[in-house]
Amino acid sequence: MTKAYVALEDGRTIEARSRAPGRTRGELVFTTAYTGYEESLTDPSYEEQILTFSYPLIGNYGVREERFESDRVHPRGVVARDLTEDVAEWLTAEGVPAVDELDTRDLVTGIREEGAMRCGIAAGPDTTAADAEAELGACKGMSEHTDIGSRVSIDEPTTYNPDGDGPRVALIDCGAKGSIASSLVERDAIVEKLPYDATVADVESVDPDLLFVSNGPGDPENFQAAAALVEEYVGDVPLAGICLGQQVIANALGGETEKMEFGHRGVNQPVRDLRSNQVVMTTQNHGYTVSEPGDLDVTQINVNDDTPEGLESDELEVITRQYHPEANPGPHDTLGFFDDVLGMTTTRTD
Ligand SMILES: NC(=O)CC[C@H](N)C(=O)O
Repeated sequence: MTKAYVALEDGRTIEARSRAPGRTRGELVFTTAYTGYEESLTDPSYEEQILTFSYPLIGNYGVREERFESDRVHPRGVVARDLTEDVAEWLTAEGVPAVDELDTRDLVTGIREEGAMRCGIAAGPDTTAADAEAELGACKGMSEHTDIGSRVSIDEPTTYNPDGDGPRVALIDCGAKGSIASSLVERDAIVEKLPYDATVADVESVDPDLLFVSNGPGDPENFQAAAALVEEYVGDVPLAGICLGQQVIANALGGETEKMEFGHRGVNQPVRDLRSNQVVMTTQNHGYTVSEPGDLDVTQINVNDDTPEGLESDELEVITRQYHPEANPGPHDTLGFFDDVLGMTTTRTD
């Protein structure tokens, strides 16, 4: 067995088994998702994080590219009780260090008590506990990654479904999961994906019927260009956002965001709609939350901790969700969000 070491901000260094070699560091978080490891590992919102799976066996149905949410693995490291050979090979090929054969229940309990923490990992031949501790020492806090958008966004604008009959959507790519564009295209929208730092001139050039801010990693305060677009277009063009998108839109419209203790990551997070009282199950992955909704109304809340899961304004034509309505991985209860946001636009006639 090749050894690995996991050094934690709480002072512990834990021994584990190396499943993909290398040294790495990041914010240690956990997901309770029991399926969907391919979707989670390719979700750009995990950039700069080390992902622990609380479910003990990860990889039992192989690795298939058609389930990927982007073209690479985004967490900087992976921790599980038992990682299959398929996943170990995939992560090795991707150069993302991974470890297993450690007590993940204890690790997750620690994160629940202490909050998401900095972590360093050293895995593979010739690595030592001191290597993991050196990685931990060099680990930055999440909000210090001020350039995180540049690492997950596209460089050049890309159009999906150019011949569609539906509304034209400017999707600001702050690290968008692939299923967001495909959920819009399935409804025949034309999707103009623009980089995270797109300017008003860039948006003008696609003349959208809807401005959509995607999910993405890190602190929403580090996405000022997207916030500036929201300020510019609010009231003129309908606005939609998912996850980081909700946070950026709230911040731009007089609201505030804050870091949560350990966040919401999983596929069975219950959300209550305050108007219908209906509870739906949702896919989630976030570590920040909207603490003040600004000009928007809170229309949905998390049943576990009452944090805002949906913000809306009929007057300003804004609909946002903190969870992932595109539902990969996870339940399809909330796919109707895409119909609702496209419904805010008038069908293009030109
Ligand atoms: N999935 C996301 O968009 C995550 C949003 C943000 N980075 C957070 O952690 O809260």
